[in-house]
Order: sequence, then structure tokens, then C-alpha cells
Amino acid sequence: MTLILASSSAIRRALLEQAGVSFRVERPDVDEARIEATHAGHDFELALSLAEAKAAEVSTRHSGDWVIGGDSVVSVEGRRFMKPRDRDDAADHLLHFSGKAMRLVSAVALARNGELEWNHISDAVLHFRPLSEEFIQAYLDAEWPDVSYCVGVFRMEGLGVTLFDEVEGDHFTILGLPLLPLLGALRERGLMAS
Ligand SMILES: Nc1nc2c(ncn2[C@@H]2O[C@H](COP(=O)(O)OP(=O)(O)OP(=O)(O)O)[C@@H](O)[C@H]2O)c(=O)[nH]1
Repeated sequence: MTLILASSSAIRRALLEQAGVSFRVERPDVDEARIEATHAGHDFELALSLAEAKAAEVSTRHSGDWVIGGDSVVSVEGRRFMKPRDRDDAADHLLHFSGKAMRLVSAVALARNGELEWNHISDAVLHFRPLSEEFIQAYLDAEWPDVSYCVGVFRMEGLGVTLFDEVEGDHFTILGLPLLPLLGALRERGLMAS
């Protein structure tokens, strides 16, 4: 029996590796746009649906193996933001975020043989400080394209921390994986040492 992380996210992989979890990675094959279209305005439900879809899809291809799926959704003043298309889009996102509060929702799910066995959702609120256009360009000079896969255009474990006045919520949730509840679920299933 193997544990699989159904994610292309480098940070999700790193978090599990740093926690000493034995697993392998498999990219999920999920039509995220179709699921997103059916969850307009409900970030918690969308993040969970996407995490579950990724876990379930990969688990149907690997009989008996446990599969982790994850997803993060961000909204600012009720408007959901997807990953930036390019550097200019990233700059536009950051200009919009300036001085506002972002809600970041991260969901994680476990599946086996196509059945969803466990999930956890948590959210964080990140308060952007006022960002000048000059700052944004200097930030992107340093961080683009490395942040192109990050839904909020930041890596909190890096320079992203300079964007905020205040952050409320779990650090791992912000990175995209509610790690502590997940490790508990893995222990309960004998998938890591208790
Ligand atoms: N390194 C880093 N990544 C972040 C941070 N905040 C959000 N992310 C990433 O932003 C991405 C959100 O997109 P998702 O659709 O959830 O996941 P993905 O990267 O597309 O990968 P899949 O799981 O294969 O869908 C995830 O990879 C998160 O880990 C952060 O502070 N640091």
C-alpha cells in the first residue's frame, strides 16, 4: 500500500517531505475549470470539491493506495482570483490586493479506491499593506516567475511576507496544505509513525 500526493504543487510536496512522510507524487487529471464553474461564490465548497476530485481521480488509477488531494482558493472583497496568467496579470492582482484583506481557503482530502475517506478545510485572512507600483515591480523582479504557480502571487515562506501588515491563520494552510490535521489522519490510518 502506497501513499500518493495528487498534486503538482512544489510546496505541498516539500511540506510532506519535511514532515518525514513517505509518499510519491502523481499529477491529477481533473477539469478544474468545470468544477470552478459550478461553485461560483462558495470558496469553501470549491476548495473541497477540487481537493476531493484530485484525490479521487488518482485513487481510481491506483487500487488500494491512499491518495492526498489539495486545493487553495483566494478571494478579496468577494472576488475570487485564479493564478496570474503572466507577470502583468500578477502586477494587476497585487495592485488590486493593496490595502485589502484576502481570504485564503485550503482544503485537503484523502481517498482510496475512488472513495473519499477524510477531509479538512481551513482558512486564513491576510491583510495586504498598501503596495506602491514601484514596490510591486521590484517584488516581481525578485519573485517572478517563481510565484507564477501561487494563487495569491506570493510565497509566504519567502519574500511574500513583505506584502502583509497582519496574517490570521495557520501557516501551513496559507502555503496550501492544512498539514497538522492531515498528519493526524495519516497516523490514524497507519500511513506514518504515531
Ligand atoms: N510556495 C507557496 N505556494 C503557495 C503559497 N500560497 C499558495 N500557494 C500555492 O498556490 C497553489 C494554489 O493552486 P492549487 O490549484 O491549489 O494547486 P496547484 O499548484 O495547481 O497544484 P495541484 O494540486 O496539482 O492542482 C498551490 O500550489 C499552493 O501551494 C505560499 O505562501 N507559498
